[in-house]
Amino acid sequence: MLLEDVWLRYHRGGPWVLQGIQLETHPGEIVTVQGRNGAGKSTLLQVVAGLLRPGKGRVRGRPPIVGWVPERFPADQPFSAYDYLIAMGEIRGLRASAAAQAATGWIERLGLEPFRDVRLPELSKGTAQKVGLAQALLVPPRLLILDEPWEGLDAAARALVPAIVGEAAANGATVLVSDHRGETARLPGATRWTVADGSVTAVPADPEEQCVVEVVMAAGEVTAFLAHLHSQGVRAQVRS
Ligand SMILES: Nc1ncnc2c1ncn2[C@@H]1O[C@H](COP(=O)(O)OP(=O)(O)OP(=O)(O)O)[C@@H](O)[C@H]1O
Repeated sequence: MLLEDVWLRYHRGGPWVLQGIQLETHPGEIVTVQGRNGAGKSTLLQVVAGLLRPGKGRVRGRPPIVGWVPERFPADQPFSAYDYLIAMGEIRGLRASAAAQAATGWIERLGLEPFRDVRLPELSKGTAQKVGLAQALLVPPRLLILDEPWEGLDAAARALVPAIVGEAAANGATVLVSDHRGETARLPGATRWTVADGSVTAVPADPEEQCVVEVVMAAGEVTAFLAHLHSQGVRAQVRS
């Protein structure tokens, strides 16, 4: 996907929030979008998602299935969490049975079972955010855009975000994740876009970047697992 000389302002005569943005993304790429409050991260993500039209320039090659997780899930809708997800699945072209299966799968994975039949306006912000996350993933997206996905989530759900992002990218999706709190440090190996003063600076992923991964596993499997890691050139040691 290509952003070609993209300019955006909200009102005629207003300030240009994005000024001549030139960027490229590839299938399987994870991009973190950083910048201070009000820098234009959400604006950029909405342009990439196709929710805002550039005033000048264009976005080319946007993948057909876009999963969009807004910063604030619009929970003022008269559905239960389950019915909403079913309806969203059907809107995306799933048959009723496939929509029910996808909705149930994400409800379980995100720990939403107790809220399955609760109406959206009655959900806490964090729980509503989870429904917002689930709706974007009902049909595997080719472009997944998460605007501050950690906001309001509980610890268990926060820990799931990197796994969800990694799985989408491994399936060939381009994934964009915005962040103003440094949470994207949980996404090693990502391309970094920094938004400031209407411009975006892109820093490609550093293949030599080092990070520490914690793995919990059965004690009996540790020796073989370490041997495998060492054979792959990975430094690994046991800490108990
Ligand atoms: N709907 C809108 N109408 C007018 N101006 C807007 C609108 N949405 C955003 N802006 C302005 O555009 C600029 C960029 O806002 P944006 O929400 O994209 O920043 P952000 O980096 O995502 O900020 P945050 O981290 O607070 O979410 C800000 O000056 C903001 O006030």
